Amino acid sequence: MISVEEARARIIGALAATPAETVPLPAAWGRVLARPVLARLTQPPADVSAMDGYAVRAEDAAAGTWLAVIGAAPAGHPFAGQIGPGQAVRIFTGGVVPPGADAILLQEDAKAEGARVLVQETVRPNRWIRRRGLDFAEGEEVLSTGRRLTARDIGLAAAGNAPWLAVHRAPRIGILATGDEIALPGDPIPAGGIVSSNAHALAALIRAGGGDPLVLPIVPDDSQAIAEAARAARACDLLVTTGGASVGDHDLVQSALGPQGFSLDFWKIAMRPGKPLIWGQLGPTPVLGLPGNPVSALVCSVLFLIPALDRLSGLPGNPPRTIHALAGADLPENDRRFDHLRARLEPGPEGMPIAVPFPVQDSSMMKTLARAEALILRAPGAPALATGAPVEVIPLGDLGF
Ligand SMILES: Nc1nc2c(c(=O)[nH]1)N[C@H]1C(S)=C(S)[C@@H](COP(=O)(O)OP(=O)(O)OC[C@H]3O[C@@H](n4cnc5c(N)ncnc54)[C@H](O)[C@@H]3O)O[C@H]1N2
Ligand code: MOO
Repeated sequence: MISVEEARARIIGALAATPAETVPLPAAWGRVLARPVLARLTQPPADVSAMDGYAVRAEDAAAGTWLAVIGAAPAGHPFAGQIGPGQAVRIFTGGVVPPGADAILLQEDAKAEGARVLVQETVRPNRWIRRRGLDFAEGEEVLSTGRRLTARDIGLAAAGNAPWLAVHRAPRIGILATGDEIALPGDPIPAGGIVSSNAHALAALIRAGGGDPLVLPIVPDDSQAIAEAARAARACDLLVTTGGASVGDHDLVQSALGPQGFSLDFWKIAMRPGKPLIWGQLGPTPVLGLPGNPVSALVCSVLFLIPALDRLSGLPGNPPRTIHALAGADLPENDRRFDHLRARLEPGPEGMPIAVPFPVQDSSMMKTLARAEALILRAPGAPALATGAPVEVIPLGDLGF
């Protein structure tokens, strides 16, 4: 058995980012930039007003002074002339400040009368002017390679006049659920069987992680069938299997893929749940063999599949974020497997959450997994802890699935 850290390092080390493709802005959300975005213009393109009012010379605009209004400068329609002593130009938010003006008199601080305006509040120089290039300058790198694009980033790229972006292709992840006993939701269920929850949970998780899931038909515990299905998944960037990873007579993933050229990197991690995880390569396609127990499959996905997806998407593939919490129950000494206890989070003292583990941690229990808000981390050999002791937890809420 290898450690969780080593397993993750070996998985991440074997993966590379997908190639770049060029997509229109709306399609770029959530994708990782493959090339930097350089602003194609300066923003704002000129000194502009931040308010509706009058462009003035501050030295003329003391309270009680009348100024002559010689024109208007709405946004998109710059005033053609120049402001001289005692003059003002009507201006609106986003309008270009005419040459000669060095401040904006707020509309609320002025009284208009025909072609004149009375200054009612003394104006300070530079007030309410957004200088040219305040936001960014032409040629400036506004977004860097390796960034997962947010809605705000898309807005910034658009403001920089970039209609398309070069992003890494969404990783295509094949999902292959194996087992004689499993059926798709809604299909007839064999005697003693179970509905395949794994494939759908994994597809949702992959979607949330920026991947493109391809759910393959369920295959029975039959070497031939597993091998054929896996061959069909060779166009994927990663093939994820569930079930058949353990030591039973019907756990056939490794033996079925062997004749297809599967080379095993490692099998079995010192962790709970999820010990019998398989990692290897089927020709050009990396294969992550998740255990069949639904909780094991999902916990292994948090620890290994999400970082793998990140790596394929063009990110470093970091481990999941952890936060500090207080144990909400006494925890026994741990054995040599890194334990991940499903827990609820409750508000605790000074903003520190309390992580309350569910009393039963069986790896078949979907309901407690769905209700869990965190995984309490218990390192190999961790000593017993009393209620209230500090613990590290992985918050599940921010993983988006
Ligand atoms: N003698 C041993 N037995 C087991 C060991 C062991 O070390 N020695 N490991 C146990 C652990 S830990 C796990 S985890 C499981 C993993 O087993 P497999 O990956 O071989 O999974 P299966 O045996 O095919 O199935 C296990 C369990 O999960 C259900 N299952 C399978 N696929 C799905 C699916 N798509 N959706 C929902 N549920 C699924 C399946 O019906 C079984 O109940 O092995 C232990 N055994
Ligand atoms: O590790 Mo298995 O994943 O305990 O159920």
